[in-house]
Amino acid sequence: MNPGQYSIEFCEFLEMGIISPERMRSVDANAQALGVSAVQLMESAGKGLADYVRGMSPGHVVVICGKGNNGGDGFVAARHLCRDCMVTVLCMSREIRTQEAARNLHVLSHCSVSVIIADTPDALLACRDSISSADVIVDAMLGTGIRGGLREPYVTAVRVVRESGVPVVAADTPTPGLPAKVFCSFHRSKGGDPVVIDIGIPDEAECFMGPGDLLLLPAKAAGSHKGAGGEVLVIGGGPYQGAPYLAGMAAIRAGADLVRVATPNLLPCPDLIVERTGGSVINEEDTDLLAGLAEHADVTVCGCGLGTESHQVILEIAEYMGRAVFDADALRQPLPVADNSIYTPHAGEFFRMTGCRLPDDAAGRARMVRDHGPAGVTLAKGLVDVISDTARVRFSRSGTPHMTVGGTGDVLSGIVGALFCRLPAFEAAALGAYVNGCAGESLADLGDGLAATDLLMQIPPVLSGANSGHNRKAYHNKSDHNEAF
Ligand SMILES: NC(=O)C1=CN([C@@H]2O[C@H](COP(=O)(O)OP(=O)(O)OC[C@H]3O[C@@H](n4cnc5c(N)ncnc54)[C@H](O)[C@@H]3O)[C@@H](O)[C@H]2O)[C@@H](O)CC1
Ligand SMILES: [K+]
Repeated sequence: MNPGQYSIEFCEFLEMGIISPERMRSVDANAQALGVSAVQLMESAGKGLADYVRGMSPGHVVVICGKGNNGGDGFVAARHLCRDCMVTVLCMSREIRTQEAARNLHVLSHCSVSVIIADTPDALLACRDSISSADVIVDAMLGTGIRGGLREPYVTAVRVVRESGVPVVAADTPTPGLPAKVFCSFHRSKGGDPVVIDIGIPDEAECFMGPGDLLLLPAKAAGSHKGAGGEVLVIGGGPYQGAPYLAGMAAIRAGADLVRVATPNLLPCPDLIVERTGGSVINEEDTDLLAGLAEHADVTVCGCGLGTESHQVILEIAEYMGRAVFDADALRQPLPVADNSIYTPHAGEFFRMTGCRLPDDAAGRARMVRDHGPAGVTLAKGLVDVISDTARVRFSRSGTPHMTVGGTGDVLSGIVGALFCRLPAFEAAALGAYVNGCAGESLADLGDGLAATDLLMQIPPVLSGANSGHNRKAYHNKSDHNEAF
């Protein structure tokens, strides 16, 4: 493998343009999981900021630092700038929230930087002269961690800076109310027309799913009513009786509150609500029952264990589905379409769905899935899973070769179904692929003896972040089970 080639291939899958604070947090965390520490990121951010400010040839710079990592960037910038000009740091809290920022504040006590604690409105008002005497003010008060309306002492700081008329350079994002002359956005634009500073986040932290992507999953709030995790309907079974059980239980383990399984089979499982259909396969007589259930569910997972005889029924009831995950036997022409569809084919099913053969290399597969996949979201399963909504592409390389055992695809569709209750389609599919793979990796000791049912109990710890890829060998070493990349 040619490492240069590898990264060039990624460029086309990077999402350019504005990045949301939530996505930025995920990407930061993925970079850290890949081994780029928070201190390294902060150093690059602060150094880039200082380089920009130095270009303005100031005699005196005032850096106003908040108590989070945005303030940390400001402390780093102050250290780099104090070689060239006079630097005053106004520190807006006695309690610095992160170790990285605290460490960078501590270093300043050894540097020729004057650090003033200005953690109250009065203390800030007392700094008015110092602020007005600056040639440049660096706003390192608040970045992507801002929540709600501005509180004191930030409100006073904004007023004092505005009154000074001194040009402001914002670190990452401007504090609301401050007319920043320039935004120095780290990694990507967060809005406006910024100077973008590269802080060394690897492309892989964005293109590949990682533990940071778990941060996107909204928590089921404490005391939330039954149903906050969503209601999933699984339609499947007939020829393959275990498949809907696996999908249903995976949905439960991935956080769904209620899972109904509509199946012709007897499923003696107290965790699932089983709606037994008549006959030995799902057939035309079940249409009304299934349409009613699909209309009522938050997400329908459809296709596992269905066999080839039920497709017409699936096509008819798809129009009653809001959000749906189509898997296995539902993946055939004509393709069922719900309001909001996720398709989870392996290479053979993708061919059956689209008539297109997926190439072996992941980049080629990604192009194929993006450009020739159906409307909606496709999760193409393979050594490296490819997820696309026909515009964006994400890769997931979690998993082990032992997961080729039967039933792991049913578990995946159940996980995706549960996540789809709480996330948009693209994010649910990508996170589902990642979580399923991590569950398998946590069972590496089982080797060739892995069974799909073993995955079920591994889903909760993966979702809670306890077992989601930090220091996992496969995450760091893509060639482990993916020579094709
Ligand atoms: N996480 C990372 O890996 C990196 C983060 N970086 C910087 O870190 C920033 C994000 O850091 P944080 O997540 O620590 O958050 P921030 O530093 O943006 O601010 C969070 C702090 O501000 C306070 N706060 C939030 N909303 C407020 C409001 N409305 N009024 C008054 N106070 C409020 C909170 O108490 C919290 O402690 C980014 O914008 C970027 O500048 C960079 O250092 C690069 C790496
Ligand atoms: K800022």
